[in-house]
Amino acid sequence: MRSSLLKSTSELLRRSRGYSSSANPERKVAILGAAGGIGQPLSLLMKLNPLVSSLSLYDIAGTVGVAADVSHINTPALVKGFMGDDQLGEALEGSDVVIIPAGVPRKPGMTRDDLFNINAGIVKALSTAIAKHCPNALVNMISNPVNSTVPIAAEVFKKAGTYDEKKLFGVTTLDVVRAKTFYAGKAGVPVKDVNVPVVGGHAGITILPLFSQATPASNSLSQEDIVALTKRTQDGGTEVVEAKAGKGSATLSMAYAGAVFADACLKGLNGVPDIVECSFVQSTVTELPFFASKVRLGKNGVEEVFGLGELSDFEKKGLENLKGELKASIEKGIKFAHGN
Ligand SMILES: NC(=O)c1ccc[n+]([C@@H]2O[C@H](COP(=O)([O-])OP(=O)(O)OC[C@H]3O[C@@H](n4cnc5c(N)ncnc54)[C@H](O)[C@@H]3O)[C@@H](O)[C@H]2O)c1
Ligand SMILES: O=C(O)C[C@H](O)C(=O)O
Repeated sequence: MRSSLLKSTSELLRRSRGYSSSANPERKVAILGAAGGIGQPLSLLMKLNPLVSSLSLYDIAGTVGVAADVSHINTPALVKGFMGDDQLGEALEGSDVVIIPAGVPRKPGMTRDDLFNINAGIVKALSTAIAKHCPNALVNMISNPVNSTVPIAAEVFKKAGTYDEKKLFGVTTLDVVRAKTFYAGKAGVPVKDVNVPVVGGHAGITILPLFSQATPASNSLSQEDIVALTKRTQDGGTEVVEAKAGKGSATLSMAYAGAVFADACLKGLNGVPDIVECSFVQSTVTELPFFASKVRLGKNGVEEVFGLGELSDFEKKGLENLKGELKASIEKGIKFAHGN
C-alpha cells in the first residue's frame, strides 16, 4: 500500500515535470560531433534523459567506442554509433532533434570568428545532410561561431526547400547558465531560484545579459556590480579557454547547457506547456534577421519569440553596441552559404 502510494506520487511528480513515462512518444536525438569534448558528456546526459528513446551518435571518428560505452547505461534510450559520410544518412534518418557540436574549438588568443574558416564548411555539409535525411527535425546549433553558423544552416535549408524558421536554434543556453551562476554568487541568492534572460548573439559584446530583469531581484547590487557581471558573462567562454591553456574551450558546462536546451525542445515537441528558453533564432525583435531572446517551445519548435521587455539605460546602450558586429557575422554566414 505504502509502496504503491510512493510509486504513484513519483509518477505524478514525473508528469508534472514533463517526464510522464506512459504519455511520451518515441523520440530520436542525433548528436553530430558526438566523440568530441562536448559530444561525449552530451551523449551521456542525453542517454540519461527519459524523453529520449533512440540516441544516434555521429562523428568522423571515435563513435564506436563512445556508443559502446554509453550504451551500457541502464536507461531506456537505444544507442547507436555512426562514423563517416557513408553513415551520416542513417544516423540522421527519423531524428526529432539534431544537436550539432561538430567543429574546432578556440585556443587562447582566438575569437569565435577565427573558427569560421573550418567550422562553416562542416556546418554547411551537415546541414545539407539534415535537409536530405531529417528535414523536419529541430536543429540545435552549438558549433561556433553561432552568430554565423545558424545563418549558414538557414541558407542551406532554404536552398533545399526545407527551411522552417521555427526549427532552427542557435544554442545560447551556456550564456544563461553563466549569467545565473555569476548573478547568484554576487547577489547571494540560491542559484536554483535564479532566472536571467540573455539576448543578442553568442560572441563577446553580442552576448547581452539582462540583469535588470533577473529574478529574484536584488537591491544589493551596485551599477559597478552589474557592469562587472555583464563583462564576466560576455567573457565567460574566454575565461574557460584561457584556463584550459590550449586544450580547448568549455565542454562540460556546454554539455550541461546543451542537454538543458535539448530537453526543453523535447518537452515542447511532446506538448508540455510553458517551456521558455533563450535561443538565437530568426527574429523580428530588432532589425536583425537573427537574434537571441526568450522563445516559447512547442509541438512545432518555436511557438513564440518574446520581445526584450523593459531595458535599463546600460542594456539599451549594450543593445545598440552589439548590432554592428552581430549584423556582420550574420551576413558573413549568409554570404558563405551562397558562395561555396
Ligand atoms: N554554443 C556554445 O555555447 C558553445 C560552447 C562551447 C563550445 N562551442 C563550440 O562547439 C564546437 C565543438 O567544441 P568541442 O570542444 O566539442 O570540440 P572538439 O574538437 O573536442 O570536438 C569536436 C568534434 O567534432 C568532430 N567533427 C569534426 N568535423 C566533423 C564533421 N564533419 N562531422 C561530424 N563531426 C565532426 C570532431 O571529430 C570532434 O570529435 C566548437 O566549435 C566550439 O567552439 C560552442
Ligand atoms: O568560448 C568559446 O569559444 C566556446 C563557447 O562559445 C563558450 O561560450 O564557452
